[in-house]
This record gives sequence, C-alpha cells and structure tokens, in this order.
Amino acid sequence: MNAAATVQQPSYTVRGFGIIKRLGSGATATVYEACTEKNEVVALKVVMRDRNTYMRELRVLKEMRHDRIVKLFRSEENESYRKTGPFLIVMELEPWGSLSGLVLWGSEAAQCMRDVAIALQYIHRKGYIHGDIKPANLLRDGCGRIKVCDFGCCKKIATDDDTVFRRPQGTPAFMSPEAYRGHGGTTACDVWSLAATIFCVVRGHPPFMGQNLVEKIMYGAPDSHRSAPVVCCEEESNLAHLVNWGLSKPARDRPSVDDVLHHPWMANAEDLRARDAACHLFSPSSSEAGSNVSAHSNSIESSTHIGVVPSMSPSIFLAKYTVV
Ligand SMILES: Nc1ncnc2c1ncn2[C@@H]1O[C@H](COP(=O)(O)OP(=O)(O)OP(=O)(O)O)[C@@H](O)[C@H]1O
Repeated sequence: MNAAATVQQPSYTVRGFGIIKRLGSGATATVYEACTEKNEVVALKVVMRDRNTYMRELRVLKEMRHDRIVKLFRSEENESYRKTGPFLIVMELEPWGSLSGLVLWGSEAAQCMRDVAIALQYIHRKGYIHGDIKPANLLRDGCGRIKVCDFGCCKKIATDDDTVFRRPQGTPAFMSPEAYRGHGGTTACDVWSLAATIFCVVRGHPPFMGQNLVEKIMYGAPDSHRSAPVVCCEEESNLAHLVNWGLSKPARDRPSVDDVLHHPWMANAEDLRARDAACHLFSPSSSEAGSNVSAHSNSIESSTHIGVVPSMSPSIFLAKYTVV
C-alpha cells in the first residue's frame, strides 16, 4: 500500500478539509478523519465554541514531541486570531481508535499502560499535568503502542503555594478526590487517573461507578467511607497493589509516575523492545494478523504519518479503509 491508495471520498468540507468520517467526540469537540487538498489523511479536531480550551490545547501540543503523544501536524496560525469557532487542530490520524470500551489482558495491558506512564513522565517533566487521562484519550497506533491525546484539560503543575481553587476539570469517573475539590494541579491527580484507567482497561468499567455525577463525587469525596477497589485474584496481586496504591485517597500516599514505571506489574511486563522489533519486522502477509491491539496483530511496516496510508496486512487494512 502507498499514498496512492486513498480513503473514502469526503462527504463535505470544513475550511478546505474533506471530511471522511467522524472518529469521536467529547464535551468540546468532534474529531474527524479528513483529507487535505493534497490528499493527506489527517485527524481534524473541530472545537466548536470554547476558544480558551482550544488555545490551551494548541499551545501545549506545540510543545509536545514524544512518540507516545499524538503529533500536532499543523497549527492553523490564522485560527489563533479567530474570535469565534469552530477552531481547527490538525493531528496525525490514529486509525485504530481509542481504548474506550476495550478490555486488555495480561502483559498487553501492562505494556499499553506503560506507554501511558512514559507519556505522563514526559508531560510532567515539561511542567504540565494532562488532567484527563482515561481510555477514550488513549489512541492505538499501528504498532499496538498507545498515544495520549486531548490536552484540553492540561495545565501547568501547581507550585506549593498555589492553593487557588480552580474550576474542576476532567472526567468524573477518572478524577481524583482533590480534583473534584478544585485542587487538580498536581501530578498525583494524573496518577489517580492512570490507576483508574488501568482498572478500567482490565475490568471493563471504571473503579467507582456512581449512577450520576453527585454519586461519583461522593465516591471521591475525602470523607466518604468507600474503600479502595480490590482487583484481586491470586495471580493479579501486583496489579491489585498498583491500582490500590494509585487510588490512595491522600495524594501524598500515591506513587509518582517513576514509581509506577518501576512497579513489578509494569516493569515485569513482556519486553517492549521485542514488540517494537516485531512491529518493524512484521510481514504484512503473516497469518497472525488480527484486529486487537496485541504486539503482533497490529504491526505495520512503517509508522502512520501524514500523507501515507499505513502499509499493513490486507485484512486489517480493509477493515478500516476502502481502497480505490
Ligand atoms: N488523532 C486522532 N486519531 C484518531 N482518533 C482521534 C484522534 N484524536 C481524537 N480522536 C478520537 O476522538 C475522540 C474525541 O477526541 P478528544 O478527546 O480530543 O475530544 P474532546 O472534546 O476534547 O473530548 P473530552 O470531552 O473528553 O475532553 C477521542 O476519544 C478519540 O476516540
């Protein structure tokens, strides 16, 4: 496959981008698979109204250069001068979608969550917290690796004397207790969300399942009596330990991202380099091709990047694209 193999015809255009299909949407935006005038295939995020969120996301994405973080292709410079939406963000397309609704097993779960921890380590070192780690913001690339997206809730790490009450931001099912109270400016908030995400991808639902926002907030409230979730069976004791540690109510009791990366559940996961090597060496005709996120099944010969439809096994390829 090469760039000449094109995707479905766009059904309409948004400021010069041909819209092929909707990939997903959230509170502030809708993301589309789109093509440019040069027939490059991209992810186009259309932020309808919230200019502040848009500007923040754009500013942060420009700073992020890491292979576990979705790439910003183009910041439509003119966008910054617009007073009203929609505002556009042009990103690399991750055609395998997010982890939302998926259940992962064993070392595959550990590898994917390790990718997220690596991305968080980078984000924290840059002086930011992501603020909205959850399965829907974790995209799968063609090699079975994870890329973090959606920096709309990202903020600078609060300084020690920064006790200002901020408007709570994030997704209730994955938010730390202190984030509910408007003190969501520390890296420990991301660690809570990561632990809740780990629970969710191995169990298929978030750890605290309030029926509505009020119940979810009560679950997270510091004086509620709910105990940390137990993820347990004998062979999963490492997993249970990490999740329960990450979901410690007092932020100071939680591990750092470095601790998470060194935790046996992640550190003992199958060697990632083997997976990376498999990604490059994978033969598109291999009979191991499949449609989950395992190391061998989603491998492609080259990374997905602008203008190039990924070269991959025909069965996987056809599931996502109409080749003309
Ligand atoms: N680069 C991409 N490639 C493929 N799919 C993407 C990409 N970026 C986002 N998506 C899909 O679009 C969905 C919504 O994107 P995003 O989370 O950025 O929107 P949002 O409005 O900021 O969401 P939220 O309300 O969670 O903040 C994601 O869950 C994901 O499924």
